[in-house]
Amino acid sequence: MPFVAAIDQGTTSSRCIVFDSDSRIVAIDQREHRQIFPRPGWVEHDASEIWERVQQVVTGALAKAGLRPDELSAVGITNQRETTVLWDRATGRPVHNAIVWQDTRTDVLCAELGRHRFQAETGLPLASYFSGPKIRWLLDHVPGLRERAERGELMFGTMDTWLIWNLTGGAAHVTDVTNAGRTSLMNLATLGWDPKILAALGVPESVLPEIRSSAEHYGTATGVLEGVPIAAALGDQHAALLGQTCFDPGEAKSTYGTGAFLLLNTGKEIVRSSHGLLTTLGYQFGGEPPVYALEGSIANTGSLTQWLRDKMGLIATAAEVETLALSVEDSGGLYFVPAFSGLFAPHWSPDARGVLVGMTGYAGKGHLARAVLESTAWQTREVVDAMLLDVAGLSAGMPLRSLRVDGGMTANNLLMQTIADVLDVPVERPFVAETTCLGAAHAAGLVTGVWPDLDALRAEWRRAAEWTPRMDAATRSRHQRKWAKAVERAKGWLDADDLEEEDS
Ligand SMILES: Nc1ncnc2c1ncn2[C@@H]1O[C@H](COP(=O)(O)OP(=O)(O)O)[C@@H](O)[C@H]1O
Ligand SMILES: O=P(O)(O)OC[C@H](O)CO
Repeated sequence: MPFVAAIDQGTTSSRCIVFDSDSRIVAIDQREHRQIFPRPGWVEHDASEIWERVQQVVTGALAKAGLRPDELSAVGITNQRETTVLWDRATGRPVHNAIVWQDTRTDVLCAELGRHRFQAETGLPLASYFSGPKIRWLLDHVPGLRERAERGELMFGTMDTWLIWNLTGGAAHVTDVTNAGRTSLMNLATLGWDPKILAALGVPESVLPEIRSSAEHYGTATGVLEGVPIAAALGDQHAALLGQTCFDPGEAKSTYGTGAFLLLNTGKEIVRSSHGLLTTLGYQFGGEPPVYALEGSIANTGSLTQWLRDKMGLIATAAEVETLALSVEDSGGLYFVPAFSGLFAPHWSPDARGVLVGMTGYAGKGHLARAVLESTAWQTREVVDAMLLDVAGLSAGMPLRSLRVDGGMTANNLLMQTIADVLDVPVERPFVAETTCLGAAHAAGLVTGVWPDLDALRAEWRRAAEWTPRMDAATRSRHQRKWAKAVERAKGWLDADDLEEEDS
């Protein structure tokens, strides 16, 4: 029986899953890496540590599966997107910590360049979230880097590129369209680096990888995966779209990990959002035309559970957030807007910061836990509302008769019920909740012939759990009004001098 491995290099951890040809999980191994917070608003990772963890989880998963690398048909890579690594071409060593997607240090730069300047080309507002401004920051602020880049000594990559380069022993410097589309440097229509944007941002083309499709042969692995074809690369949200088998226009999924990301397949059409969503690549298989998507990105969801655990000390494990929230009946009038990295979709307010409102002496830690979980549901609602407005009248049609969900937070029943209540549609979780890895494995397995076509994959999607709405309309609109008021209180918190301090 052929096996396929997927490596998911996420924001908080890396995992490797081995699937069999019936898409069943044979083995899984996972390891966390450090979150480095050098200043308020800054978030970094050590790319060498991540490469170590990836090798460990690959070795771990193969050992648990009792398989040798030569028994794998292929490996697919999926990854946290936008996080930016620069490394030395000769030594292969990173020249700085990776700047993580949540990091806000480039806000001032983006405002100076103009937030909507390249939106027509890239489908994205210019925001600190994306890789291009992060590259520019590194070249401007780390002594000697710009000169080294101009001399062709440096390489840039998001995590897909960094891993493929390391897995191939430095043979392949490539990325795929879904990852390249998140740099703010790629033109959505041509699928190539846009020279005008490179010039405006001051990014030399010599540092950039070659842009390829999401499913093709990029190279053969050495080391821990000796001899295995690397046959897929996708940003994690795009892989989850595949793993949830959202192959048709109008199909949507939402993934709840560190952040939450709702993607709607819009088919071959590039749909421009007028309501604060991103236009992004869904995926591209080999030489076929690309499939596009609309995305609602929410910066902080699961990260809040970690914050309650690691910074506030209110819980000892992630699962305990649900127990704590269930110790009370409701949030006691509390609303928590987690604008830790400003607010992403649909607001794109870099000057917002987190607020907790509605405090009285009655409020306790159970109420806080509940308000924190509810913030994920309300942020989802905002994104869904924006999406409905964007697609009204389009062939993609009405996106939401139900919402397919996945990611670490879907273990939380209270949260899933709250999302169903707040959206007023059923929420469905598939049998294989590891849809990100599944999507990457499927894309790789399509290339090497483990699965014949998309219909074979679609037939394998099975619902494991469903939550149906239970909240009455009046209660929902009362909470929605309060949530909207709370969001307004989070916006505009930072002043110009605060932003400049973060940038320097
Ligand atoms: N039961 C739970 N309730 C709420 N949050 C959870 C729960 N279990 C895990 N999480 C959160 O989900 C995230 C992990 O999900 P995962 O999909 O692995 O994320 P990522 O791919 O972003 O690293 C962490 O931020 C963790 O705090
Ligand atoms: O690692 P995740 O699952 O939090 O996903 C991160 C996103 O890709 C950021 O855009």
